[in-house]
Formats: sequence, structure tokens, C-alpha cells
Amino acid sequence: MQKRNIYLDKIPLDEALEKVLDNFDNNYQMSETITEVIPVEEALGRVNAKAVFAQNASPHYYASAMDGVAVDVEVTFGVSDRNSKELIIGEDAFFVDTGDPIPKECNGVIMIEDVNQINASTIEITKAATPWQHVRNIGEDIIASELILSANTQIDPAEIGGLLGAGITEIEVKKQPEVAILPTGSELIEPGSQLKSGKIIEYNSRVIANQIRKWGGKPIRIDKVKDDFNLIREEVKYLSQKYDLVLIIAGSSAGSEDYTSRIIEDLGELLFHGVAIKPGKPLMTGIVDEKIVVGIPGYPVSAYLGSLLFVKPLVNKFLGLPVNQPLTIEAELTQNLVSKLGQEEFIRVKLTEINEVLKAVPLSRGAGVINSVMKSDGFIRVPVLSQGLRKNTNVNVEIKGEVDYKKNLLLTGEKGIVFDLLKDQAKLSQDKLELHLKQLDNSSSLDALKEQSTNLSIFKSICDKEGKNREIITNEIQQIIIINLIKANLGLAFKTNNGERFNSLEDLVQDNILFINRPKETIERELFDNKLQKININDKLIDGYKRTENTGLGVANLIKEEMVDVGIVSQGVANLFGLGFIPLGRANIDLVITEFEFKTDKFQLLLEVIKSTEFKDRLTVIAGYDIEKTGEIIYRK
Ligand SMILES: Nc1nc2c(c(=O)[nH]1)N[C@H]1C(S)=C(S)[C@@H](COP(=O)(O)OP(=O)(O)OC[C@H]3O[C@@H](n4cnc5c(N)ncnc54)[C@H](O)[C@@H]3O)O[C@H]1N2
Ligand code: MOO
Repeated sequence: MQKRNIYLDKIPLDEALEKVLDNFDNNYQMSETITEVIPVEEALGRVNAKAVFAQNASPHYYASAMDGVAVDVEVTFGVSDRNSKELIIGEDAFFVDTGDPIPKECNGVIMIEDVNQINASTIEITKAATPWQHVRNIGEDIIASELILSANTQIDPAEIGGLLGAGITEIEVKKQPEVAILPTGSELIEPGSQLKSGKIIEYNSRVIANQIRKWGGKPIRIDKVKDDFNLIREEVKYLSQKYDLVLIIAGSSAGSEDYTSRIIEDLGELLFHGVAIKPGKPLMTGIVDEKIVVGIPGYPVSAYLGSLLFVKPLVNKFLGLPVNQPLTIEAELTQNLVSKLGQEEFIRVKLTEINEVLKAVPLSRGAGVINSVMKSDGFIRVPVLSQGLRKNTNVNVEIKGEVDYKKNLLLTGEKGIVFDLLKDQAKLSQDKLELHLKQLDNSSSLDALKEQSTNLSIFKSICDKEGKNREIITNEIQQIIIINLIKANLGLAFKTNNGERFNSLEDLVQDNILFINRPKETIERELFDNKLQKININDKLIDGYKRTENTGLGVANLIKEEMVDVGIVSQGVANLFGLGFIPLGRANIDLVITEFEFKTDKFQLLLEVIKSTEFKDRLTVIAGYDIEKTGEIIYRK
């Protein structure tokens, strides 16, 4: 039997970080910084080793700040509307464009708009000029030999401009730390390869490489290695001799083929294995050949976060930059968050303003859901000694990058192709609008609206029962508006090349047909159950009746992958996946919004998108959707 490591003597995050940084100080001699001289134009993200002083002033001559005529302002004194004056070109006045040097005898510029040209050699002015008006002084931007960049500055695009403007074309920067990234796992395949069950596209190393590049380090991505103790061991041994830092991805937990900790122990010293964080708890670090080795958990969010929490501070240390506190923004939490005592949990959130209050909306907590990082604006921490955070309390959101939450508009409801098209169209046609969807069932989606934890809610109802459903909505919330998004046919979808096994409703009871249901209290379920009753089929005879899938897209994916034979989706989704379709009934897919949110500029922009022919055309291409009432207010209270 394979030996497993049962690890997880988890230590708190701050203790773990302290250990790593202490070991950095002990193992890396950073007193003599290694530097190199590179062209300024290529210095983005690099850190300069020494102070840089300007070679020349900028501007380095008196320059006109406007298009016009340069004058000695004395000749204009006393001039006014009633007392205009003519000036001779080439004697009293000289034409200049913005940026031109002004003649020695001049000390002001009159804008061309304030000049009347009488003839080729004469102009008229009607206003006096003040000394040095519209003239850029020598050194207005930069004075020669002034400090342009103090040592230890990470270079941004503006710095590149400032340096070049000051006459500097080359700069001495610190050598970047070279960070080797080794993905491990026999299940990994290269991006773009043919997918098979059990095979995973290797992308963690690519994500981490780009994080490191952004932080100013130099990533070296190594080819993936299969789960083989000796192969990984040899590779780690070689990499630790060659590079400044070594990251081993995956193999960190308790699986039979999780070798990372044993390899580090074998080659050097394991500092710790297991940190009290979630995701990322099996993270470990060690020292091999006087180099720090970080064992990064394989789940993509754990890998992303592990790298952010441990690799970024190390890269900063190498570059002599402070190990910075992240930028935070305060927002109100929209739901209770339960978390396990004894672990610091990192929750991805989306920011949106609801009723003029900035809210933090928690996203998926799964360690495998990289999408939740993509869609998030940042994360909040649930402290180690807390069992959770309360709804409506203020939390600090650590910002991921540049966020423009003013654009964000949050919808709750079912994920689906109509939302995706709307989001894309909104982004294409309104650069002030960014839609986000939080997947919730019909009734939770309305609850979210009621509790002001969403800007608007997508609500599905059966067309024949429109009145009843409207009652549900309006009993729940005051002052709302319902707008139709589309009407859709719902029905059973199936592969048409299934060897004639499934063609009609009656085939559902056959032994070799596997069905997937939709959850209780969805309209898909209701329509299906009604149909079964009508044609007298006992649901107990249907294989898979009790298994459910939340979204139509999810169902279609399962059918496409041949995990199931039949499921309930909209006709549009069936068309999109090229599936056969048997209708069960018709649904309204509506947007429900409060009167207050309806009036916001953002929603009005969205309404324009919904009503646009571009959006409707995109729906029409898929077919199966009825857009007759799209964008119409169908109810207002
Ligand atoms: N019995 C236990 N099982 C697990 C535990 C535990 O405590 N006891 N911990 C879980 C936690 S928490 C995490 S996180 C993961 C860590 O897993 P490993 O570091 O051992 O990595 P793998 O098992 O090989 O992979 C996990 C997951 O991530 C995918 N993966 C791996 N590498 C990549 C890559 N380069 N690019 C994209 N995706 C990658 C891999 O295919 C797996 O799906 O362990 C839990 N299990
Ligand atoms: O703690 Mo593991 O890192 O997500 O799920």
C-alpha cells in the first residue's frame, strides 16, 4: 500500500508568514543587491537600484503653451476693446505653435483666438497680455539634476515618461528574483489538448507565472511532471540549485500520490505543512539547498491565494520593497457567512451599490472555482477566531486590482444564455455598465431583492399562471416594477443520435434512459410533473427522477457529455447545443426591480440595451425565444 501523509498541524497565517520571511533573511544575502542596466523603455515593473537625477530640464527652453503669437507684453499695455492695437509680424509679434521656443525678446503668448489678422504682416489685438502668460517655464516639469526617482521605486508607465523626458535612456535596476514553477500531477494536460474524463487542463502554473510577472519577478515555468516521487525529487533538487525560489504545485494534501512534503523533507528541511487558512490549508514551505521552496495546493483558488499570500511577500523581499498592506474598501455584507473556527477564511466578493449603499456580495466559496476569483472585486477575511460574519455588518474588502464598482449591476437568478448575451451586449454598447449574476433559485432571488442584497432579480413564471406569480411577487415586495426579458418554451432535450432510444415522453420509463430533473419548486419541475400526471406516468419508473441540476445549461452539458439522456431546458438552450426538443410549456422570464433602482441611471442604461435591436437580434439567432414583449414594463405598483 502507498504511504500517505497525514499532515495538517495547521499554524496560523501570521506565524507561517513570519517563519518564511525569517528564513528569507537567514538564507538570502541581500546586502549586495545584484543589479543590471536596462533601457528605460523596458523597465516596466522593475525596481531601480539607485536614485536617478535628471540629465536635463523639461522643458529645457521657454516654450509656448498655446498656438498664437509671442510678444514682449509691454507693447500690449493699455490695449482694450475700445483701444485696440495693431502689431507688425516679425517686429512686435511672432507666430508660434504649442511647444515652439519663443523668441528671446518675448515674454508672453497671445492665443490665436484673441488675434485678428488684418493682412499678411499685420495683426490686431484687443486685450493686454500679462508677463509670462501661456509660456512654459524652463524646468516647469523637471529641473536639471533634480531627483526623478528615489531608489527602490517600482517603475510604472508614468515613470518611464518622466525618465525619458529628463534625458535618461538607461537605468540600473535590481535583478528580478527567478522563480521556478513546477506543476505536478499525472492528470494534467496542456491547454488546447483533447479532453478526457479524469484529465485536467494545467493552468495554475500559468496563473502564478503571470502573478509573479505582475509583481516584478521573473517566472520560469517548468514542464509538468507526473506523480512520481523520484522524478519530482530530481526536478526540485535541480531547480533549487538553479533558481531563487521554487514553487511546487499540488501534491500537498493527503492523497496516496501527494509527495511534496516528503520530497522537501528528503532534500532539506520542511518549515511547516498546513496553514490555518481556507482555501489553501495544505500549503507548506521548506528550505532546499538554501532556497525557499513553497508547496502550493493544487486547487486553483488555493493556488492563486497561496501564491498571493506567500510568494508575493517573497518577491517583494527580493526587490527590497515593503511587504505591503493591501488596499481595502469598506462595504456592507449582504448575507450571513458561517465559517469554521480555527481557520482564516478568504471569501471572494463582488461590490455593488444597492439603494446607494456599497454592498459586498459573497461569491462561490469552492476552492476549485477560479471563476469566482475572476468575477470578484476582492476578498474579505473571516478571522481565525470567528465562526462567521453577520449580514449587514461592515467588512473590509481587500481590493484585487483596479475596481470600478460604480459600473457594477448585480442580478440574481438562474445562470443562462440570455443573461450571458445581455451581459456581453451591455459591455459592448455601454461602457458604464458591467452586469454580474449570482446564481439563486426563483424564491431566493426575490428574497435577495426584498433584503436589498441585489440590484434586480430574474424571475421565471409559467405563462398560464402569470397572475398567480405576480401575486407572489407583489405580496412580498412593495413598489416594484416587472419588465419582460423574454418568453421561452421549456421542454425535454435529448441527443437525436441516441440510436432511437429516446424520442417521446413515453420513452422516459425505459430501462436504458437516464433522466435528470430540476429542483423542487422550479417551474421546470412543475411543468414536468403536470405532464407526467396528464399522461399517467408514475415518476418512480423514471430513472434519475430524484437527481437534480440547477441550471438549464448544466443539464445541456450533462446531455452533451452523455452523462444523462434527457433533461428539462429551454428551447433556446436545446438549440444552442443542437439537441432534440419536446415542449412541455411556456415561461416568462422577467426582471423584477424596485422603483428606486428602476430610476437609477445604471438601470436605465440596461433597459436601453434590453430594448436594443442588437440584443434582440442576438436572441433571434439562437431561436426558440419569444421577444415580442422584451423590455416592456408588464407590471408597476
Ligand atoms: N483526505 C483529504 N483530502 C484532501 C485534503 C485533506 O485535508 N484531506 N485537502 C484538500 C484541500 S484543502 C486541497 S486545497 C487539496 C490540495 O490538493 P493537492 O495539493 O494535493 O493537489 P491535487 O490533489 O493534485 O489537486 C487538487 C485539484 O487541483 C487540480 N490541479 C492540480 N494542479 C493543477 C494545475 N497545475 N492546474 C490546474 N488544476 C490543477 C487537480 O487536478 C485537482 O482537481 O486537496 C484536498 N484533498
Ligand atoms: O483549503 Mo483547500 O485549499 O481549499 O480546499
